Amino acid sequence: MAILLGSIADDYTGASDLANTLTKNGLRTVQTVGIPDPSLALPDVDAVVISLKIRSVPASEAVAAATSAERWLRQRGAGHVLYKICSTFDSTDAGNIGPVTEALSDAAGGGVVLVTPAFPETGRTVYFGHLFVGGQPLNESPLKDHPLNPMHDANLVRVLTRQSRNAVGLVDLTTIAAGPGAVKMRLDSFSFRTAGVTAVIADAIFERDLETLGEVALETPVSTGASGLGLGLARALVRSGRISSGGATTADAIRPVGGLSAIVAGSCSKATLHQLDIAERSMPVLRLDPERLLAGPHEIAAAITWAGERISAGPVVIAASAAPETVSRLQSIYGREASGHAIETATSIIATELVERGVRRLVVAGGETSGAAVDRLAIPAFLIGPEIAPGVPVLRTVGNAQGDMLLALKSGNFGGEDFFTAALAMMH
Ligand SMILES: Nc1ncnc2c1ncn2[C@@H]1O[C@H](COP(=O)(O)OP(=O)(O)O)[C@@H](O)[C@H]1O
Ligand SMILES: O=C(O)[C@@H](O)C(=O)COP(=O)(O)O
Repeated sequence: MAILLGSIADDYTGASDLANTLTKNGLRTVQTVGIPDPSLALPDVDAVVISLKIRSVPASEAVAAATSAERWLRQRGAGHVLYKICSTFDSTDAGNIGPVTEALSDAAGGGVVLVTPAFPETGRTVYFGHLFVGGQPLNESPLKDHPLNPMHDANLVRVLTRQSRNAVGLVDLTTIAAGPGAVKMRLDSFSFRTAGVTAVIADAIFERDLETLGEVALETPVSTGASGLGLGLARALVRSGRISSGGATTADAIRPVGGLSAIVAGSCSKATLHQLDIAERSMPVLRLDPERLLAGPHEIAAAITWAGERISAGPVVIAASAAPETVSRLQSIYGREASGHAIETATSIIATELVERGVRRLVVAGGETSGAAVDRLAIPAFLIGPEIAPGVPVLRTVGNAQGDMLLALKSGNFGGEDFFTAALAMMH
């Protein structure tokens, strides 16, 4: 299998978001969980998205995982590798967007790397290096309260400089509006040897900006960005005539799997909290007590019993999610990472127990939450089905020990208020 576009995603929801965008824009795409085992039979595809769970791990660990994934992709023919990061640039000053970008550039022989989290379809735009979420600067958006990666600075040149060894450049919108030639000239002016720049933040407001960036990026070995840059790269590949298939199809991925259905949520994002309130009107929702979850296994056992009493009658929702004040209180007692990790472990055990009791259609809300659940379920890869909401497709497992399952891995901030019912309505 020779692939045209390789991607390394820093979390699993982000990977399915990107795989959805690549599929919608004409690339046959598979999402793998980690570097696939050689025994796993993958379909013939144009693009592979390797999901890693490295968004919130120490940068050196992220670099090691991402560079191994890059080698795997290059060995299978990938001429370009996109490091898929969050459209809200989720990371801390010790985060890995800078280190991984620089390491991937080094692995490809050096050179500048375009970086943009813009994803206009979900309201993420970048203007003179400043990231906006809807109409709000990043630091005023709900991302200021993220449990693991609270974002307090909308100026991405500054954010990325704090994480990087080399200097960080900017290609602003006026240059991008002048077309690919102007962007290339600007990148040449940042040539590493003269200016000491590796990563270059690129503005983008409309999809046409991302088409320009995709065309330029495709001629380089590495880029870093969210689904918007994926869109630009996919469209550039299709325009180049290098996609020989008749395009991507999602029909195969949604053949019915039967079984029971459930929703597990660990995202504390504003959108998820509202979606849970709406779900309460139509299905049983269990709100876990985070302190009891941290105290021992009883809360998990109680949740499984609760679900067992209801699930044969229809889908159930189990959520650890809580509002920012509650999250802060828990973190002040147990620490940010320890409480996040313990709750992810708990929700992943609950997801696995539900699958053992017959759940075959599973929605998971939250990036880290999804990563922990998919890892515990040991699912090796996914085919990409139709889109439920921008950035969230239906996924069908490939090579799964429990048989075929349908999943939806929802990024915290994605989806309309009826996301959970909309997702289950597409999964049979
Ligand atoms: N009640 C809670 N208190 C503190 N942390 C929580 C709570 N519920 C969930 N978490 C943690 O918050 C983090 C949410 O991150 P994630 O799953 O990536 O969601 P999102 O997609 O919204 O970013 C996870 O580490 C999760 O375990
Ligand atoms: O780019 C995005 O916004 C998403 O694909 C994504 O990565 C979101 O992360 P989580 O909210 O942590 O799932």
